Amino acid sequence: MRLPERQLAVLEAASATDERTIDEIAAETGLKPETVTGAAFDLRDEGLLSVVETAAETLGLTDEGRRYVDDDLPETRLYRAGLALGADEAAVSMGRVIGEADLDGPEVDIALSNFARKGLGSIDSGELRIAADADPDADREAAALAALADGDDPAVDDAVLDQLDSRGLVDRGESVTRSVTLTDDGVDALMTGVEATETVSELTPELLASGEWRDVEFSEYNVEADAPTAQGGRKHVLRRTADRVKDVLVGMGFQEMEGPHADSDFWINDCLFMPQDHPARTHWDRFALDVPPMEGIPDELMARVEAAHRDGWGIDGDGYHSPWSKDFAREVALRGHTTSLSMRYLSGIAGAELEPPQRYFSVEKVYRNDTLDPTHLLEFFQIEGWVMAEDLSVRDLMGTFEEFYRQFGITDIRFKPHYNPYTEPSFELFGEHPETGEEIEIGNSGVFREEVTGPLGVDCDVMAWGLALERLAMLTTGAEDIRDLHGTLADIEFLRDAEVSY
Ligand SMILES: N[C@@H](Cc1ccccc1)C(=O)O
Repeated sequence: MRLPERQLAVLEAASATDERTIDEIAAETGLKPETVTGAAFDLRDEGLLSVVETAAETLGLTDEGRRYVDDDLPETRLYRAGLALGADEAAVSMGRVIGEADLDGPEVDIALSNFARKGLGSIDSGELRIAADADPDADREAAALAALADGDDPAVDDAVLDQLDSRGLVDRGESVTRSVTLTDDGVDALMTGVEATETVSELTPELLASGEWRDVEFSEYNVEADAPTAQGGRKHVLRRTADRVKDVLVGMGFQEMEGPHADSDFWINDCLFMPQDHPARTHWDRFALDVPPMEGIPDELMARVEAAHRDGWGIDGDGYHSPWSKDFAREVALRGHTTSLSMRYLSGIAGAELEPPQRYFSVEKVYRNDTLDPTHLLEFFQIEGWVMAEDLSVRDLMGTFEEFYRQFGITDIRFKPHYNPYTEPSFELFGEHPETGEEIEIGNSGVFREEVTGPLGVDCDVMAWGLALERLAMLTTGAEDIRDLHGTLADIEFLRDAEVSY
């Protein structure tokens, strides 16, 4: 009988009487465990070996769990700090105990909830007392963590392990151990003598060039063999969603716009008929930059925009009759929306084609002084776009969005009438979150007013929008918190596995 070299090595290392694990055979033969597994399965298929698999639970510490082995659990630190400040005698203010325990950020909440759960003491009206009979040295969670850190069996019941698991301090997994024994046929084969054939596992340029590939024996692929998971680098899910959005819009006939992140108020707001005393233009909402004013805004355009603000546009127009200054228009800030790019392109200064029909888009970052929460970040990506054509209607706007979102599997978007100083009519867009069922706002849109298009020199209709890329990604990935998508809270497993709809 002839067998490939590695199969022969495994066969010779196996025993008819004792079960040998893959790792033992790997150590004996000097082959990699995954190679041994592959060979063992091949030998099993040939009836020469039998393979038994036993599954076992594995338990390891997470980074956080390991930290608490070195530094004590946060609740224990809270307890010890309380003790040091005499909270076993009289209540001590929480602020002092937390300071003494040197807890900060999320550790404070972790300490408080577990302190109460474990009966280490009580908290009342901002004051902490520790329980006379509490003994953190007998803490079973801490003991289990320490045992795991030493590679020992934690020897605790499931309830404690469940608790550690729900606190994210241990990782539970499953491992499969495979052991092999020789079958009678395997023993017979060895007794009769097995010859090794040389097999080739990889087709090389040399084999091809020399023609040797015709004569060699190739080893077979074994897709069942266990192998370590290889985690390659990959593009971030948000970047991949942005790329997908660009593909979709290019497919719909749009061209891409580009322009400065730090721009003058003129392009960010004045062109959009946003009065200079609008609340969104105060320092509360805007990230102003301490840099020289922007040069190069065409004088005539500046004059037309100022006229629209002061007196309105067209025969029936009326302006704001509120203060307007060129100096403010030239001030530079981080753009709060990419509609600044639409203004630059529609004005002609960016060199865009302006003979209708035209379609332009960008997928770029914007900056807002918002409060961080599950649906808001201080910087996020906007999917900006506009279509210039004669006689556009609301149906065109809605149809464009339906078509766009359909490419992402979203077929139930909803529209709500809205107000923007620069569009009339205006619509907000909503989509339903796949996990929570909540309606979340995904965009804002409308048809630019004459006060916007007139001064820019555009005399046909322009419909436009700003959609939130992160919100789209929340709908397609099911992420419930925008901060789960990127930043420190984003889960590495999620980032490895999240798929972008195509
Ligand atoms: N600039 C708007 C989006 C928008 C763009 C163009 C027209 C209408 C709305 C926003 O940031 O919310």
